[in-house]
Amino acid sequence: MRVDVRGVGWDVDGRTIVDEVTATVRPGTFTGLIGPNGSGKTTLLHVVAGLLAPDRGSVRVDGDDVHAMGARDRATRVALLEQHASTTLDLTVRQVVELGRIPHRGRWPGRSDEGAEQVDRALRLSRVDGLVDRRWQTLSGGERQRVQLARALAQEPQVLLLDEPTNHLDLSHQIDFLATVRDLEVTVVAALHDLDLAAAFCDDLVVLRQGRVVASGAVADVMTSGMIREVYDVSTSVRHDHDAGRLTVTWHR
Ligand SMILES: Nc1ncnc2c1ncn2[C@@H]1O[C@H](COP(=O)(O)OP(=O)(O)OP(=O)(O)O)[C@@H](O)[C@H]1O
Repeated sequence: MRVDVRGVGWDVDGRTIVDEVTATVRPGTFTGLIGPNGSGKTTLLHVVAGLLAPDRGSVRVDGDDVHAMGARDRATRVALLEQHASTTLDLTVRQVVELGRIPHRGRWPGRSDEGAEQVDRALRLSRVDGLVDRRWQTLSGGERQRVQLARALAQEPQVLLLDEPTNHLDLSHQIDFLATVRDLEVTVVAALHDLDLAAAFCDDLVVLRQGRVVASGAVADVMTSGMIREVYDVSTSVRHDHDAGRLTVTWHR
C-alpha cells in the first residue's frame, strides 16, 4: 500500500505544528520519520492514522482518502503503535492482542476464536507468545511495547505507523524489533530518534524540522553529516561500514 501525504497542515492555538508536508511512502518499504523533539513527528503520524483531521491537504492510502473512510474501514488498513500505551488495562496479554481483531469482526460477533490464527501469528512475530497469560499491568516497558506491536499486527494492517517504537527496548530488543518490522510485508512508517538505527533499518527517510519536511528520499542520500548538523546542530561522521554492510552514524562532541 502506497501512502501519499499531500500538502498536509495542522494548526493548534493559532500555531502551525505540521506545515505543508508532502511525502510519498512506497509500498512495502520502511520509512523513518526523523527530526528533533517537537518537530511534529507524532502529530503527523496522528494525521496519517486518521486520528487528527488535517486543516489543509490530504492523506491517501492506495488512492483512498484516509479521512473520508469510516473508522472500521480505516482500522483494517492502518494501525498505529502509540508512543505511550495505556497502563490501566486489566487484561491478559492475549486479550490485549485480541483487541487488534475488533475492526475485522462482523457487526454481530461470531465465534470467540475468530481471528485466533492471526492473533497467534502476531504473538509469535512479536516474540511475546511466552507471555500470553500474563496480566498487562505486570509487564515491563519493553514487554508492553512488544505486546502493542502484536496487537497492531493482529489488526493485519496494510500500513503500520510506529511512534518511537524502540523507546523502552534494550539494544538487543531494539535490533530484533526493527529487523522484525523491516521484514513484514506491510508499509511501515516509524518515528525514530536513534539515527544510527534509522540508517541501519530504514529504506527511506523523511526529515522534519519545525513541522516542515527539510529532506526526504533514500537513506544513503538523506542521512548525511551535513543534514544532521543542519537539523540537530550536532557534528557526526556518517560512513558506510563494509564489515557491517550498512551506514553508521557516530557523533562527536
Ligand atoms: N494538542 C496540542 N496542543 C498544543 N500543542 C501541541 C498539541 N499537539 C502537539 N503540540 C505541539 O506541537 C509540537 C510538535 O509536537 P509532536 O509531539 O508532534 O512532536 P514530536 O516531533 O513527536 O516530538 P518528540 O520527539 O518530542 O516526541 C510540540 O511543540 C507540541 O508541544
